[in-house]
Amino acid sequence: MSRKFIVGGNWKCNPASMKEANTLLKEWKKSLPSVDKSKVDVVICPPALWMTTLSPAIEALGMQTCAQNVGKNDAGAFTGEWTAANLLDLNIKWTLIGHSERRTKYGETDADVAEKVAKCQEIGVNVILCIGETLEEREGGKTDEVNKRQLAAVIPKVKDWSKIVLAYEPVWAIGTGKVATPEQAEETQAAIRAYIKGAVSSDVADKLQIQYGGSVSPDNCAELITKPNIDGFLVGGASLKPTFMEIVSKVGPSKMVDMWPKFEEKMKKEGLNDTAIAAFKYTYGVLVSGADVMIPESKLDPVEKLPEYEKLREKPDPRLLKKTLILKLNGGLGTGMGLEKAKSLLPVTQGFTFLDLIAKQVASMRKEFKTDLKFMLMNSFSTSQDTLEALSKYPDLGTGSDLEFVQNKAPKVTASDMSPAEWSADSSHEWCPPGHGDLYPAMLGSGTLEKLLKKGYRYMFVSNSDNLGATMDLKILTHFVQSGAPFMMEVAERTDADKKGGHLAKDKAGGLLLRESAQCPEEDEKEFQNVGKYKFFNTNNLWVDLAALKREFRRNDGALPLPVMKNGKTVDPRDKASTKVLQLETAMGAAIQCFEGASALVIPRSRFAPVKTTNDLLALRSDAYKLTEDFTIVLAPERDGVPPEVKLDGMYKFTDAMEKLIPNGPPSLLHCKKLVVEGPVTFAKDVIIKGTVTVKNSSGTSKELAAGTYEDKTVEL
Ligand SMILES: O=C(CO)COP(=O)(O)O
Repeated sequence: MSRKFIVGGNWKCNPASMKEANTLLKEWKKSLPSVDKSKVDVVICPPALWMTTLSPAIEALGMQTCAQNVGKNDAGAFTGEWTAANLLDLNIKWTLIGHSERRTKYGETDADVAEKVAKCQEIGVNVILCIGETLEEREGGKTDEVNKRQLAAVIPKVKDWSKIVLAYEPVWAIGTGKVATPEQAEETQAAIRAYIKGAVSSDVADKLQIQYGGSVSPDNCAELITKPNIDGFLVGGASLKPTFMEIVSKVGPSKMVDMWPKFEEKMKKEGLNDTAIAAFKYTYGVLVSGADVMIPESKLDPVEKLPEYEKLREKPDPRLLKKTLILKLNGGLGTGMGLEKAKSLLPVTQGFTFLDLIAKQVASMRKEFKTDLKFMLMNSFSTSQDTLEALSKYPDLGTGSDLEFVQNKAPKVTASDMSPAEWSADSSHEWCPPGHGDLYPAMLGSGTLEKLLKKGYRYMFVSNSDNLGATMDLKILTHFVQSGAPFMMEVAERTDADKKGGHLAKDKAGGLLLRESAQCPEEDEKEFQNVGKYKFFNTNNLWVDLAALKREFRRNDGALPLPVMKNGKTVDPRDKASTKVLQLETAMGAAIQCFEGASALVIPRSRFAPVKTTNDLLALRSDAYKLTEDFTIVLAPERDGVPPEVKLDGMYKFTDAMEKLIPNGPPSLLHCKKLVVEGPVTFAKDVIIKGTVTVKNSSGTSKELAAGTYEDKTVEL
């Protein structure tokens, strides 16, 4: 249900003069000439004496005037009061009722509040009803009880719920600068909505706008507004500043209201399930809220120490294997390496493709552990068919929905207006993969999670299909299970070569999280790349407790709140003149921040041998790596855990071009630190590279690097 946002500015007994109030309104006009009323309602509550004088200027901004209070009486001998009818008579259509300052400083009771609401209902004045608990009540665990009590007094008086807005304002957050966290506000407001659902009706609960109030500012509002049960704000101190308009504009362009129904319809028409829709709704909501996706240095602490693989002391427990699933992510196409099919169909070494090696690894693990280890793949629409065909020669691996589930697809978003992208020339271009963070909703939505849990599977080891170092390791599995962690990430130590990639860190509460380069503000880039400070990176080898995953889904209304990355592209990737779109993605490793008590383990580099480019592929095919008996690819012992760095000329980006570079097989890289190739070159048989070597040919026609040993030099051909 999409509700229109509503922002209130409660000036209280401020500013000191009407002149200042007028100046403030003029400042606002400079930054936002007019609020778009179709997207957001903005109500301003000046001191009562000024309401009528200021009203025209307020309305000229596309806002409405709201009283801060109203009497419970009709006209008569009530010195100092005014009636709901007086408000309407002056064309003031709104009033606050029950603000905590009225309750605590002027002794207003729940019964007074209820009577005032009744009067407004009778006359037809819109009410922003304020509720909320004190610090003492929160600390005593009474938050929900207090809110329910305050609401219960009013509910019988309400006949027309379309004239009621709630403002949840925790008293301890008002004017203190101590804002409720988005999670705290969301949890309480979800409980308020649930209560209304039970006490009134689902329909009323669905439509009721609930504002959050208490130290809202331009800095914290974007994150708060991403929460599904926060429909706007009641702002005090920050509404007395010119920057109040930043709050209005961060909330204002309610694309959720305008556009979401179109996305929902499109996804339903495409046959996507509710979980996929909920996941995309979350990511789209983050996009249009303008929430700050940056993680500045000030919000982080480095992770100093972590358990290390070599020091694990738990006694490996083979019984756990029966409850464990090995899952390989296999949704990627090899387009980046010039392949039009699943990347895992690329021959890696000795004629084996990734998939061959994976199948053989599983067979060898089953033999080693004498158990029928459960294995599955997450495919995408583009890889499913090819993969299943290629794996049909390994029938023991499983078939159909026992072997795979398929990743969802997400609509591309038109960059200019946030609408669903359209491309009638080829509608398949209107969709994109939602990133491997889709693992979780795809597992849930396909029914796989439930099926696995029912069959008694509890633990999952996930890795990318292009990482041939990621095999089932009983020592790690036992450590993970005995630690009781709901989620564990295998991390490796960052070297200089990894400094541009993301890193593990801790938030100020001590929870683990990942920071990717796109999430690092420019001024913190130096610290981001400081591998001595941020020592670990995510290998995407993850361990997940499936029962905890199910719990997390339930706690978050069916969509894990993962950080959202947006990639700017064109709708037809090959046509750079086609419509500009945004593709929204989440990453599976980022889920570490969703699980309380998640942990990480430092693993040796041997468990991390991904092939992302032809540079990696050339290194992997060389003698710097060995294919073990159990079909794992490991670095040769001479390498001391450090892979060689290969940097080929851009002309070797695709595998077929790379084959032409090494017609006689790869050079020996056993003792190579770094190999750079510039220009068209072929390697003769028996070339040995040691240390750092650059091979250059600027002639334009291919030249051969003759057999021999090359050590720490630049060779000009
Ligand atoms: O009381 C409030 C709005 O009604 C909140 O005040 P602050 O935003 O100053 O905390």
